[in-house]
Amino acid sequence: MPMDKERKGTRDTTNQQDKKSLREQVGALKNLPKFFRLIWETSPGLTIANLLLRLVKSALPLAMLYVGKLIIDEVIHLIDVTGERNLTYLWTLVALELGLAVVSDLINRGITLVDSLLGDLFSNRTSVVLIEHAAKLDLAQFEDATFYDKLERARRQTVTRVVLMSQVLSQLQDIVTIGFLAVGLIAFNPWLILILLIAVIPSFLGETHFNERSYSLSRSWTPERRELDYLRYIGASDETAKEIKTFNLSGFLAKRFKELSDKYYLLNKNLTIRRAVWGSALSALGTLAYYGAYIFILSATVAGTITVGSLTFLAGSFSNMRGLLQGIMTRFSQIAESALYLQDLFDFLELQPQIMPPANPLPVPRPIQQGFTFEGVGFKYHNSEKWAVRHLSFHLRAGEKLALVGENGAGKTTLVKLLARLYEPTEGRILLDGIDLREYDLNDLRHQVGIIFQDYVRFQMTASDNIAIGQISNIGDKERIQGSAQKSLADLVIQRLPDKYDQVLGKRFNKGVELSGGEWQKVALARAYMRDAQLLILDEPTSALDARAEHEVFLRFSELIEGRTAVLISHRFSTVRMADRILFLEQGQLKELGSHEELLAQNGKYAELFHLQAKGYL
Ligand SMILES: Nc1ncnc2c1ncn2[C@@H]1O[C@H](COP(=O)(O)OP(=O)(O)OP(=O)(O)O)[C@@H](O)[C@H]1O
Repeated sequence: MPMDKERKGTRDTTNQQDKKSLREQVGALKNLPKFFRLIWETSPGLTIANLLLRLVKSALPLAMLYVGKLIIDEVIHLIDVTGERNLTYLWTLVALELGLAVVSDLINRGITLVDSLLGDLFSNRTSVVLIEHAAKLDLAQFEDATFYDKLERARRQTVTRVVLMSQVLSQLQDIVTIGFLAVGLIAFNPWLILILLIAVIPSFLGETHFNERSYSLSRSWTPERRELDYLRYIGASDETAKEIKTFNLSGFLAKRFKELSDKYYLLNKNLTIRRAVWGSALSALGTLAYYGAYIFILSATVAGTITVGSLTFLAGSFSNMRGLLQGIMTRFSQIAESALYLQDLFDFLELQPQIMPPANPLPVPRPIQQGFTFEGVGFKYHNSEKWAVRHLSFHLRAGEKLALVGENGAGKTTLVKLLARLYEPTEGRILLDGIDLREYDLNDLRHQVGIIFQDYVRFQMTASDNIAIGQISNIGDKERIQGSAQKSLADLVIQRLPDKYDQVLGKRFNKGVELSGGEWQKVALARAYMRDAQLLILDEPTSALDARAEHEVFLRFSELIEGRTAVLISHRFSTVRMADRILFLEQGQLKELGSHEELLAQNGKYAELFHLQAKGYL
């Protein structure tokens, strides 16, 4: 099956990359300072509170063990006392131990609270950073599958990396606790520490190995995971439900999902089982070492070298330290693994757009004097060898209404995307008033060019928001929004909705009302009127409108944008002929250019298609 081959191919290459990057994985720990900077920027106050609480907490186990030792020694001392016993010291110690236990409990709760508050804020903040960064990138980057993989991995980080924060902080806390406990153990016998390390290290190495394997697996499966997410989405979504039902696709989708997810499950299962088996064997070693040390301490107590209180203190310290060390080692490899994933987030954040504003950007002329000139413009999509458009040379005069005509795939949408500088020409250049488009301020240019695409987005928001999207800074300007809706005929549609302009559109949310295709189009068209753009581009904006509505929309459009430049893409010749000039594209090349009458007189391709449509054949 070609698709399977392709999928396998992708995974093999990714696997090789993963093996190559083993050293990178250790190096990934260098991401932690950057990560902590992000946390710090999220909330300095909560970060400090978190660190302080953890610092206090790390001293508590030693203090509690030590007070415990004093209590036992005092009890043994009191047993030996004959005559009247003074219990004040004992009760003071018990009260102290109780106080420490209460404080420890409170601090634990405090840490959990601060962790979860900070975690929520962090996750919100990284989501915002991600949205903002994605907005800076080029359209072409979004059309690239490897970019999507990066984005998908980065997106996962915003939620899951919250755990990393508590892990690293707990790690620091445990290291300090161990430091405290180690002082006690070393004072008794430094060899105990060595036994401890020998017991824990094999388990640590095991963990590291398996973490690296599971990271490689999960990374190499990113494309498949994306496919799984996609299948899950199309299998159960409001947008696809009707086709899934009529074509009876659920079985097909479920089978495809199951096949792919089963493969991943099996690979993952093998790894998980091996990890569990090795993990148990290696931690049994730790238990052995613990009992070895325990016997050593017991013998010293029996021999009278240390008191019974010291016995409990040391045994407690040892057992605590073993738990902590094991925790630290396991967590260390988890942290290293998380830091690897973090690399994906930072990689994504480091992606730079290729379309950059120049060092000294020019403002777009107001008004545009001469218009736009294409000089031998050609464009290839990055993932394609084929020229989508080529050898385009023409002048779009200021104030002119130009219609683009051509068969499907002729390059009309590509041409307007180049005009709006969503893509950079692969060859040739586009001039605005005689100066290369690249010299202009990108934001200003985007501001002065309003495009309504054929695949415009149906935002599941209120009617008012859906229109304001054309000029989001005017979201509060009700008059402007309603004025735009009147111009595009959307007002009539909106007036019939229960909540009028506050009506949520679409079915995704409660109380949302779905519109028909043509009604949606009128709403989207209103976005064009929200802007004071000097160049308006409408890419098949009326394909879903009925004939009368389309005619009216265009008559209005010509009147309402009088004096501004416009480019219209349409397959309906009744609309096209209203333009000042018509540019006929064929397979990415300019074939004919002139007014409707001129092109008819030429009796070329345009004339042929026009007559066909007039006869009702197209
Ligand atoms: N994102 C893309 N990546 C790769 N190739 C693309 C992409 N978008 C379009 N193409 C290719 O570029 C060519 C021109 O496409 P374009 O969308 O500009 O045509 P169009 O004239 O607008 O077509 P239609 O009338 O169907 O909307 C087509 O051959 C298409 O396959």
